[in-house]
Amino acid sequence: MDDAARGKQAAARAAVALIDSGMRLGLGTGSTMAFVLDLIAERRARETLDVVGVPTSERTRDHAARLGIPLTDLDHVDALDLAIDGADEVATGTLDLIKGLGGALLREKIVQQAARRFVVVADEGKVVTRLGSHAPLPVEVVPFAHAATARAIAALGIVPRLRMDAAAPYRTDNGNVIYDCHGIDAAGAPAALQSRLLAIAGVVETGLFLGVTERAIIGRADGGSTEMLPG
Ligand SMILES: O=C(CO)[C@H](O)[C@H](O)COP(=O)(O)O
Repeated sequence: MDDAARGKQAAARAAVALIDSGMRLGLGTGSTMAFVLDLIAERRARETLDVVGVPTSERTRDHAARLGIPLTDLDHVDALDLAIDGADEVATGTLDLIKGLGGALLREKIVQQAARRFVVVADEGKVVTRLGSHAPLPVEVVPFAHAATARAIAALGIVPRLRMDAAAPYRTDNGNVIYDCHGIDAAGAPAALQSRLLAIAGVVETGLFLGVTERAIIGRADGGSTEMLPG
């Protein structure tokens, strides 16, 4: 296991300790969340941990189902007690996020919005002082006329690149495409960029998660973790 993976596992361990029996959980997507799922299953094998999860992707649904974690969806529960998810960038101070390099940003945001508490798990390499420093911003776009939508995105002064899967455009679980947008660190305040992107008709959602993180658990390669609170 490399340093980043050890950090992810450490963050996952601390997050899973926040789970109480009876909780309805949002289950994010990605390699850090894979550790969370494994550790939930480990706890369920050792103790009574009566939880039900809403997965944010088909990938997470498959993994959780293989582990025997009970699952439901937001048509069957009205609110979630706690959602746990990874991130591609975590901004110090605000704990604003870029998410979606794993392609699940739309369902992740729907699940986050249904949750009373939203906790982020990440390794140290994800912490930045300015969003967009390392990662592009994924923007989910409807397939119809997506090149025209990309031109409207580019007019905001950022550089959208269509995400590919071999020779074809990558498709999300919702059948949409993703434009990974570069240069957002120079495009002004994230909240203003979010509003301008969402005002474009073909844009479904962006990977900006602003002002929603209760805490970020940052795992270190030495197996420990640090909790960051907003402010
Ligand atoms: O937003 C995501 C998926 O859409 C993931 O949470 C994000 O990409 C982090 O993934 P990982 O834990 O593999 O670094």
